[in-house]
Amino acid sequence: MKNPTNLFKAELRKRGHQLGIWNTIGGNTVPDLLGGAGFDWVLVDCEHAAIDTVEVLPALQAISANPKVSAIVRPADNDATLFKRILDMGAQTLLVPYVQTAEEAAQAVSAMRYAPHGVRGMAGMTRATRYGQVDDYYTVAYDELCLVVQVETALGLDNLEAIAQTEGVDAVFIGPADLSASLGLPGQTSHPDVVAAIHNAIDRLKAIGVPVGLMALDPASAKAFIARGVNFTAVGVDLVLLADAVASLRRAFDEAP
Ligand SMILES: O=C(O)C(=O)C[C@H](O)[C@@H](O)CO
Repeated sequence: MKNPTNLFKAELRKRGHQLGIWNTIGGNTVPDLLGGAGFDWVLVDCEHAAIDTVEVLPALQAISANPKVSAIVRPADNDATLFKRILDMGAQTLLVPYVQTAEEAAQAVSAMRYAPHGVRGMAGMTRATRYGQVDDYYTVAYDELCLVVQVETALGLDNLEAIAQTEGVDAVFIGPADLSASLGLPGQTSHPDVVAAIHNAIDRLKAIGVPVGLMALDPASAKAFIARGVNFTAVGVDLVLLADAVASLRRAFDEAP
């Protein structure tokens, strides 16, 4: 069989916009729900969520029940061992946190590629090869892999063009929360200085033709960022949505009957 097409990467190349949602609740039920909710992509977060690498497999299986929805996985770190496990499970797009230099970006690229082009370890009986059925997997695998690096510090912004233009980097994702902390405004993601830094990053990435992604949980801000040219936007986080719904339900019973 043919190696499955990476729809997220194909859409990135067209420079359209893809709407996404963040999965931070482990197991396969929530990824299944999110995959059927009408978003273009669902990100499984192993960096900050209580989701271990081994739990990525059922999450990917659940999301793939909706073939038009792309799964993205954020490993806990820029670590070749984590990459090879997640790629072997069939993830085709990785979002790599906390990339601050072109050298770190090149390290991530290398972990996506088999030797002699990189350091991805080889295994045959994996979901990535559809258990040995994908034709020539080892030679075609990389064509359908997509590497997004996350820039979320002042140093990363200083090195933005060098990171984004590292051969093998497909897109850059700006992390507003860490960026706010790095700029001395922890948690103030809508502070004018943080927004200005994000705008500056978007404009610089557009100027060099590199797709850019962002998390923006307020719909009005998300729409404004999309209008500015962001190519993929995470507009929700499962646990945040659940917490908001729970608080709202509880508040409804504070009111007089
Ligand atoms: O810095 C950021 O912003 C991000 O990396 C996204 C956060 O990690 C996300 O987990 C917030 O829920």
